[in-house]
Amino acid sequence: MSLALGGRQILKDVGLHVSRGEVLGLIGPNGAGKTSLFEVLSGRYVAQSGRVVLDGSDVTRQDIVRRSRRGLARTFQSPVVPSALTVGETFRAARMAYLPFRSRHEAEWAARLVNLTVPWSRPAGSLDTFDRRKLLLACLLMRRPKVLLMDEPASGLINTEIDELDLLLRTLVDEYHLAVIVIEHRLELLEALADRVTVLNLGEVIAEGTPQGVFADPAVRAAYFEGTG
Ligand SMILES: Nc1ncnc2c1ncn2[C@@H]1O[C@H](COP(=O)(O)OP(=O)(O)OP(=O)(O)O)[C@@H](O)[C@H]1O
Repeated sequence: MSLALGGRQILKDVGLHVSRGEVLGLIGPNGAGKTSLFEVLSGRYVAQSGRVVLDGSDVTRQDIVRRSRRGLARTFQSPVVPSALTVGETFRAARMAYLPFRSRHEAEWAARLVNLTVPWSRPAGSLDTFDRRKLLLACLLMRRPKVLLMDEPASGLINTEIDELDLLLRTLVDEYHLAVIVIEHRLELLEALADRVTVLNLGEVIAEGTPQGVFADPAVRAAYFEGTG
């Protein structure tokens, strides 16, 4: 797919796929186009060319809500929670956000899955970064998505939290057979987590393969360490 914004070419013939039961790491230096690619996949930006296929169906012309209903979920780098609501009220709002409504039981299941242990009476705005991420992720998981797009889920977390996050993502992939794409700009964080890695630089795919193979690639090292691409 290709994407132009404000007269600038942001993505050039970028192609990628992820299968159920697989974590695809999406890496690249600042401004490479990673977040823009998520916007195209989730339906906020419309690409000038190319198609988005979800679980065998062409969703290129479908909006964000229809893609969500078909099983696409997306998290943002900044975990913005509704600060006027408690954790329980946030879950309730997510359960009722669109049809089919979800039960309280499903919200409790999702909270357990992400190991969100805070009292539901706590204001969502009082949670730390990791608990906010868990809350938002649980709100998505209660709808049983097939594909999960995560924009820098490890940013702002300490090492033990990153280990817990990795375990959770592997559980979602290995036991619940989600397809997960994770944006991360620190190469080393994807080594343990990702099955495959795609590297973007200046809007183009410059490498793809196993984490080890990609990290050894001279073009990737040049893009990262010399900033030349
Ligand atoms: N709405 C927009 N209009 C014009 N240009 C945009 C828009 N959104 C993003 N860009 C530009 O597109 C390029 C890619 O940005 P994007 O945020 O997708 O990169 P990224 O790889 O996610 O970077 P980072 O790691 O810094 O988040 C940047 O040069 C950015 O300035």
